[in-house]
Amino acid sequence: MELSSGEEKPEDYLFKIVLIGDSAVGKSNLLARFARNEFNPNSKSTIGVEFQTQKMEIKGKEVKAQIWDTAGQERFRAVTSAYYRGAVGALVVYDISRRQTFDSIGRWLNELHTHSDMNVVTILVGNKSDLEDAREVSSSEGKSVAEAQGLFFMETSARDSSNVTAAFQTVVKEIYDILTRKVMQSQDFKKPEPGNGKTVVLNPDDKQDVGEAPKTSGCCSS
Ligand SMILES: Nc1nc2c(ncn2[C@@H]2O[C@H](COP(=O)(O)OP(=O)(O)OP(=O)(O)O)[C@@H](O)[C@H]2O)c(=O)[nH]1
Repeated sequence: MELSSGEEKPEDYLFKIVLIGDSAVGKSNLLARFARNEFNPNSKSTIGVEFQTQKMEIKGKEVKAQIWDTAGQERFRAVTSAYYRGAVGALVVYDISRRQTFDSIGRWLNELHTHSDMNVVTILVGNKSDLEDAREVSSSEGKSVAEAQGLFFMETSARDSSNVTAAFQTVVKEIYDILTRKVMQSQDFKKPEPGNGKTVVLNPDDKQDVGEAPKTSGCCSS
């Protein structure tokens, strides 16, 4: 694939990112807060799969995050392999006020790594940080599990918006950095020819390596 100024937009990337974690940890509300700046205090369990596409600007380039959400509870979930297919990022969410949701993290990471690339960019998210009085998992516990597993870490609140955008941005920025590093490494610069100085030859497989998702948006059911 040859790219030169004005031909194609190499900055127009779409990254599939999955939300995982036990039921009622706040996955759907994190997505609603991030994509629509909404919060639903009475939200019901997700049935099947939902996804939203959100444009973001990373280092001056337009990047689209396609964020997938499914139920934490087995019986409401979508087909697991399809949910993870092509994912390049993941938010593994627990609820800081319910320790059992923190204890499930290992299981969610196993599932993620069984169904997607080991290199999927992952952030551990301790949600409901507004419930400080009911806290059952300390920040330092969250941080040390994340460090041990090589994950990013952040505590968020979908209710008061704290760190929600930052958590998604951390993942998208890291994916973008990996992608651009890979492209730079595999760049094969043509010998400068008169009038051809700006042309760069890219390996067409590079974008697929990091798992481009289909360029669609909307909602689907299981
Ligand atoms: N206090 C507080 N409540 C939250 C927060 N995020 C979500 N909730 C509440 O937690 C409950 C579950 O939220 P959901 O977003 O539906 O959780 P989920 O992880 O998508 O649940 P499943 O679809 O069953 O997997 C709802 O009552 C939300 O209002 C938060 O940051 N703080």
